[in-house]
Amino acid sequence: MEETRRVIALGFFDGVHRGHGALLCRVGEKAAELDAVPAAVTFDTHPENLILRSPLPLLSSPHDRADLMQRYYGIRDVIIARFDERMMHMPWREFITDYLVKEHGAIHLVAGHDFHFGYKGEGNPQRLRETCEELGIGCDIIPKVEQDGITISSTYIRTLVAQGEMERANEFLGHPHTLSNTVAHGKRLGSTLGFPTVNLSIPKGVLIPAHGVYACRACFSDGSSRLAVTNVGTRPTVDDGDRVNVEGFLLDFSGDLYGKTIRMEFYKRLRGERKFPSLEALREEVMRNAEETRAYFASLERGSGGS
Ligand SMILES: Cc1cc2nc3c(=O)[nH]c(=O)nc-3n(C[C@H](O)[C@H](O)[C@H](O)COP(=O)(O)O)c2cc1C
Ligand SMILES: Nc1ncnc2c1ncn2[C@@H]1O[C@H](COP(=O)(O)OP(=O)(O)OP(=O)(O)O)[C@@H](O)[C@H]1O
Repeated sequence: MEETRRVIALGFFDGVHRGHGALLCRVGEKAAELDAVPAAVTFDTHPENLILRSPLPLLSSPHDRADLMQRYYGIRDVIIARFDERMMHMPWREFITDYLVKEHGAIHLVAGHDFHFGYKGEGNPQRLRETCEELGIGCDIIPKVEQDGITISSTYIRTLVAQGEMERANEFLGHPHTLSNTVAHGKRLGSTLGFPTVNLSIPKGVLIPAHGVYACRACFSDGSSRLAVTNVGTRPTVDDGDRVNVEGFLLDFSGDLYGKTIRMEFYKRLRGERKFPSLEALREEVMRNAEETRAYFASLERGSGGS
């Protein structure tokens, strides 16, 4: 029997959008009230990936999902369950009684209006509520959160990110779309061209945003950050094959970041990726994009009263 008492949100939470946020805020309130640990259970593999056997590119890696839940909603324990054969075949009732209550010390559960769980998804909000009552633990079912008449969902936000509609995606997410990874070595051409870049590969299984150039913020693990202008794509000008890179030119920064972890926050797509007639033409365009990035963030600051 687990000793730690937890209030647990249930779901997959890809992208940690504002609908998920409604659940996670409730977890925070209840945990404070009950003096318990605010927690969430998510899975290492999207259930559809095992059931349909077709890979579904996700907004966030498991690491980014956990990080978003912690930073924006104060979730202390993000339990990343293995979605394996055992989990897939677990009857819905056992998921509550054995997995959540016995193994993870659940004293209160929070789920969304359409949450299905357990073998064949036979568990639903009503069954969850009734079982919690029987077990004497608390339960909240959160009604759906909408924006512009659209139910906020990871599926919808994935289509926005895939089309490069980053500002709209961020409105639905409630925070900037995020990719983080370790900085890898590039061809080292950037430094000679006058725009040194950090190269991040996209974690396996994570959705590639529409190819093109984005106004971004690059965040370091010590909490500091720099504006960045970032290309997502295959770099046709330098003929790099099919491999997709995420490559950011950090503004007002010098220093070595190889091997460090960076969180790239995407704000706005500035243009598509192009094949330039020369490296000089590419350099001039990148410099223009850097200025557009500064102007974009300056306008955001003015919009928020300069804070
Ligand atoms: C802001 C930005 C925009 C870029 N736009 C393009 C582009 O439109 N087409 C392209 O072929 N490469 C583009 N690149 C990639 C450059 O070709 C690449 O950064 C350069 O060759 C240096 O590569 P390295 O980091 O491997 O040294 C862009 C890079 C940055 C940082
Ligand atoms: N817009 C929303 N309003 C309220 N609750 C939500 C909303 N979207 C998801 N939830 C709840 O959050 C939890 C996690 O949901 P899930 O990870 O399936 O997200 P989703 O955005 O609905 O994903 P998908 O687009 O794949 O259906 C579930 O309990 C779900 O019911």
